[in-house]
Amino acid sequence: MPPVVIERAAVSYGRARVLDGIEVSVALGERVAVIGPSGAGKTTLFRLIAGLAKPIEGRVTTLGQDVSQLRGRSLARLRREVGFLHQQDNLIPQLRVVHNVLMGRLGHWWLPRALWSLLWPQELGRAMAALSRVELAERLWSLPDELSGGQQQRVAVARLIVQQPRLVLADEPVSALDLRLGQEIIGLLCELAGREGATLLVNLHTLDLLQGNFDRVIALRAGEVFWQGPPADISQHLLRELYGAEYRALHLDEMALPA
Ligand SMILES: Nc1ncnc2c1ncn2[C@@H]1O[C@H](COP(=O)(O)OP(=O)(O)OP(=O)(O)O)[C@@H](O)[C@H]1O
Repeated sequence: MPPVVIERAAVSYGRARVLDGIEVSVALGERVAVIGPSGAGKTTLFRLIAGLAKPIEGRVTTLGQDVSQLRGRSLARLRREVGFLHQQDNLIPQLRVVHNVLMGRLGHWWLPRALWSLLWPQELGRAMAALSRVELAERLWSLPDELSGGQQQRVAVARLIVQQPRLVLADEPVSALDLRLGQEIIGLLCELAGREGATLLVNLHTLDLLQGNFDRVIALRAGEVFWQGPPADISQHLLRELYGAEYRALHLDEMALPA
């Protein structure tokens, strides 16, 4: 079964319907970017897939589990198998890099081991290997505040590496970074997904990062799937229709795309 199957799902906050009639299926190992104007429902879609928002209509199946039915143990299992990356505040400021990385192991450990690890880091070799992959091995004992924004995101990717999730949901992971650092983080996420066979969904505002990184793009507008297809099929016409008033403000007309 595909890791994410959404069948005619709707979500509302109070009386406002923010997602409606969503039909999406994501294949194992697929790398998908979700795009669309502000307020289109991209973050809500991620919350739906993670079981943090419940559908009022339709069905959402994540890693084989109906998210509406998740309770207790099944919810804990899903949390362990889904890795999250946010725009910022991914790290706990009081904890050194090594402990932040090892937070990714918490779902795999019993509580005593997790507590002991705060004094005497468990599976240090695993943390070191993950930090080496993001080229931060020498920052094992730094505090998050001592790192740049891009380095902090790389530590958060190292935490995902040790977590070994089957599904990664990255919600605007590079919105606070410049294009070069953004490409670095997206490249690391794609590499992580490729190596571990994980499925990757990224909510992306920086459309320059679509080409070469993603298999498919899902475009949301006003709570509905407006378009989906490979990055190579995106045209200026599509972006103008999708983003409406935001099209010029986001300088999308400057992107080198077919008309
Ligand atoms: N907790 C909430 N309570 C009420 N309305 C909400 C809540 N969260 C989001 N919304 C509304 O739902 C709609 C979709 O929001 P969402 O954050 O999913 O959009 P988005 O596409 O991720 O936007 P952005 O790109 O600006 O982050 C918006 O109109 C938003 O105002």
